[in-house]
Amino acid sequence: MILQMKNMTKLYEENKGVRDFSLEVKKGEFISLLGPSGCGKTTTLNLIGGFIIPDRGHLFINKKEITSLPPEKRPVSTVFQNYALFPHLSVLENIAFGVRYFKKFQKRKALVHAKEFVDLVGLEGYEDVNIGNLSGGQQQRVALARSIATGAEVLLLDEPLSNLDASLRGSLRRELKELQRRTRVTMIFVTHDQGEALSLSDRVVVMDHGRIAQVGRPSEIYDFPKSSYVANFVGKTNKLTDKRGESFFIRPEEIRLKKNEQSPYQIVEKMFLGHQTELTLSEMPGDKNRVDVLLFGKEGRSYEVGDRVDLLLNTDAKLRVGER
Ligand SMILES: Nc1ncnc2c1ncn2[C@@H]1O[C@H](COP(=O)(O)OP(=O)(O)OP(=O)(O)O)[C@@H](O)[C@H]1O
Repeated sequence: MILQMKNMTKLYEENKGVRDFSLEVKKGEFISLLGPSGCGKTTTLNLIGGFIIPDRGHLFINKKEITSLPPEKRPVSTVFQNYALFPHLSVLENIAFGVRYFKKFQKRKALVHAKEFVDLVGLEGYEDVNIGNLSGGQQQRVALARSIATGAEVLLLDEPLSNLDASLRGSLRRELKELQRRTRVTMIFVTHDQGEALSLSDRVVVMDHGRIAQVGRPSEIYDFPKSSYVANFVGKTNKLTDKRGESFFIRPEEIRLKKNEQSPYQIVEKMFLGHQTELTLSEMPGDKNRVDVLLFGKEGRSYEVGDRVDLLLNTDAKLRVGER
């Protein structure tokens, strides 16, 4: 275990902040902190980075207590959303700066060391280019290289992909995962994007109003959410009622449809996305309770807004909320 947080608490006015955050992280793990705006993700990251000192609680890295150590004395490095690079320095100089600062290397040694990390993030040939002349994705790679080159044992990433457009986000997500696999650096990644959290993480920490709502492997969180909050935040969930009047949750992809003009359910929205089609159903005209259905491939093409449909539910596809 590399990182241990025990009941870490930092409260602002109106009891906002983070409360009793306890988590143990193994060396080389990729952990995502996931939750809506204001749930306490950045505060948690800042507690680990040392930018905030907790009201109470303890933080250990490699069994050594570092709760009150300043950021520069911690074996931790942060990759900020805005990258925080020096615009007037080159790629190599930016990376070498971190190395000199944290490893106390002489300039020449730092530049040689930095070169390895330019290569690691695939920026060979860009060593002398000024940061201002790089694309957002390339700047992100420099910021990652700079953090990894410091030799930090834990990397903190605060929504590092959020300033990039959708297609670049996808490719950098894959690169980040690959980089983590190669370097085995422990990463704590803040995001409000569930796709990002599920696809990248060894474990996901879902947060709600400053508290941990659930910690688990991505598939555990998705298939066995501890609460309706988690079920709704991670993936879409429908709440339906069975013949006995008992309500249950079901994921949109677990519902199939069959056309039936007598059915009370009507398709009110259709979103064709090529490989999949998202349909929204309403039970009665004007009903606010909507049912989301996700159909794959050609299946979605045969339905149009206005069609009346029966829902075909597989009973064992009901989501088991709070059963583990
Ligand atoms: N310096 C501060 N002073 C007062 N309140 C703060 C401060 N920093 C954070 N908070 C409050 O603490 C709560 C948690 O904030 P935090 O920034 O950690 O959330 P977050 O999950 O990272 O949100 P976002 O995704 O919007 O960045 C919020 O209600 C926020 O308003």
